[in-house]
Amino acid sequence: MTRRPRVSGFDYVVEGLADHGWALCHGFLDGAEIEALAALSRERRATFQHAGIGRAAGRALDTAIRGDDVLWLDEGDPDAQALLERLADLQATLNRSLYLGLATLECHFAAYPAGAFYKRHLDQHRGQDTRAVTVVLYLNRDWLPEHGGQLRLYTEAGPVDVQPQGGTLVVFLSDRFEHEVMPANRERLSVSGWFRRREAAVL
Ligand SMILES: O=C(O)CCC(=O)C(=O)O
Ligand SMILES: [Fe+2]
Repeated sequence: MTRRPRVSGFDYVVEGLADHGWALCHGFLDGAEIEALAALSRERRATFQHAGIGRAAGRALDTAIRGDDVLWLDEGDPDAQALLERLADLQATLNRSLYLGLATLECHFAAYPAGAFYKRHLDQHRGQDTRAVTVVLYLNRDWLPEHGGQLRLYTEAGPVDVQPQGGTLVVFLSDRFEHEVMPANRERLSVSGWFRRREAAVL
């Protein structure tokens, strides 16, 4: 039996991705770091834009599919360095352990007002983009099941509900799992990110 090389802190993520394509990491950042990110998200909340699903879709249609507001993060953002460094560690680990060839990261804050949801979807439009791995980090402290807002991941073994509890990171292969965000009865804060492979060369 061959053993995978030991990886720092992300063993479960590597194993989960290798074995079934998705994984959870509790305590991806420590409590103080999560609080600081939640505070940053709230501080910038007024500059979030309603998330669109495509250029042709009007706002009413958008809201019937997804109701979150987003703010893209700049990789040089000095206030998000703890997050970005930890994600860079994860990227390096996945490349080293699973040869995923992840080249870039794009990520945004998301805020789902009470009642908002995101209908079942796939993050990668098959064959059309290079999103390889989705990551979502939750920022609400003290999230309870009765608040709703679960991420429902449609796995081969059936749906799995992830509680959007502050500090939890969910990681999954972008082209493999449809998923949806269930409505919550309180504001739900997160950071969503996508690791991309390099664009395929145009032949
Ligand atoms: O916030 C989540 O749990 C998932 C968000 C999502 O599916 C997305 O932004 O594509
Ligand atoms: Fe998604």
